[in-house]
Amino acid sequence: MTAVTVRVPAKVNLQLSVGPRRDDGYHDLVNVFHAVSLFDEVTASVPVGVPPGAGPAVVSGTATVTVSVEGDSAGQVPLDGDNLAVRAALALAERAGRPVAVHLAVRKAIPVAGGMAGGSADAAAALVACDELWGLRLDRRELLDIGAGLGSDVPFALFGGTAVGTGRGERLAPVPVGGEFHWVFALADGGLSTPAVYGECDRLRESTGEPVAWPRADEALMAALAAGDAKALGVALVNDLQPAALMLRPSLERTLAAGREHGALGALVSGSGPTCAFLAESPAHAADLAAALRDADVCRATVTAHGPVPGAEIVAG
Ligand SMILES: C[C@@](CO)(OP(=O)(O)O)[C@H](O)COP(=O)(O)OP(=O)(O)OC[C@H]1O[C@@H](n2ccc(N)nc2=O)[C@H](O)[C@@H]1O
Ligand SMILES: Nc1ncnc2c1ncn2[C@@H]1O[C@H](COP(=O)(O)OP(=O)(O)O)[C@@H](O)[C@H]1O
Repeated sequence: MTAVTVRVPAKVNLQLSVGPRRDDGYHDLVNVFHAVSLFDEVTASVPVGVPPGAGPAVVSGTATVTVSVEGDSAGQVPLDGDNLAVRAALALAERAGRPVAVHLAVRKAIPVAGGMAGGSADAAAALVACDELWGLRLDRRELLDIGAGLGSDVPFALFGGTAVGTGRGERLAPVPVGGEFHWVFALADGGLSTPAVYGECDRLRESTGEPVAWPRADEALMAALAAGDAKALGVALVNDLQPAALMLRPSLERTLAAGREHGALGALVSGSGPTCAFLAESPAHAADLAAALRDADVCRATVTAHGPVPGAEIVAG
């Protein structure tokens, strides 16, 4: 085999409850992840010459990795050792026990720095693709462990579906879901830095002086998911990072308000933002809502999607 292609979904956080800041700088979370049908694709291949569009070769030990990126906001994605897909391939190469060389071709549809975990998705896809290309056949548990070392959101991109993440968000348990949900995502110009949004959340909390509660899974949200009840889910959606994201990007207030005015069942910032997520009643309602958001001129672009969908999976090779 000379090439393997993996498709990997974006996520939206249905509940993002943020506990106190830990000594290591992270926050303990209850993070209810939901994988949606907005996908990046990563093809891992044995390089022949210099692949078109590739960044500089990143060499570590006996592994050599290059990456190229095309698609939505590709210019904002690093092409060196900072690329999360490259870091994933290098981490996996340590398990190969022989010299390996790989080119990663990333096709992005997930907005960059958008709060939809696109970088984490590409890392997960690179793990699955290189595992297959190099014939390692690590079990899922090992891939999840390597993923957790790369970033808090990487294990979920492997896991997919709907799941609750505790700890940093990396310890996952599946959540039962009784139906399909329809979403509109309003994409923003530019991104927001995840550490900056957590930092702003800490600052806002310190300014109130109130103790920060230990995060707990929301029972109404879990019941809504189990029943496949979109109306109840819309009411239960919650994101503790939203006030911080709105402080850093006040224009998102208008985006959220426009979605609510046009009948969204629920509206919230996706993770650390700035993408805004709107829950719709049906695919037709999602299409109408997306058109209304574009007419209101409150976002760069809209995408409709459904969830839950599976995590990173091989589509060719
Ligand atoms: C906020 C969330 C919600 O799912 O994702 P995004 O919306 O950015 O995609 C995640 O918590 C982001 O996860 P991820 O982007 O993987 O973060 P990491 O690389 O592990 O950490 C980046 C930085 O975010 C902060 N961080 C992350 C996770 C966590 N539980 N507490 C934190 O305080 C820390 O400042 C850390 O240095
Ligand atoms: N493969 C990748 N795709 C997107 N961003 C990447 C990737 N690798 C590294 N990054 C860096 O990670 C940052 C966060 O990107 P991303 O994961 O898309 O956002 P978020 O953390 O908001 O979900 C980007 O600003 C970019 O510099």
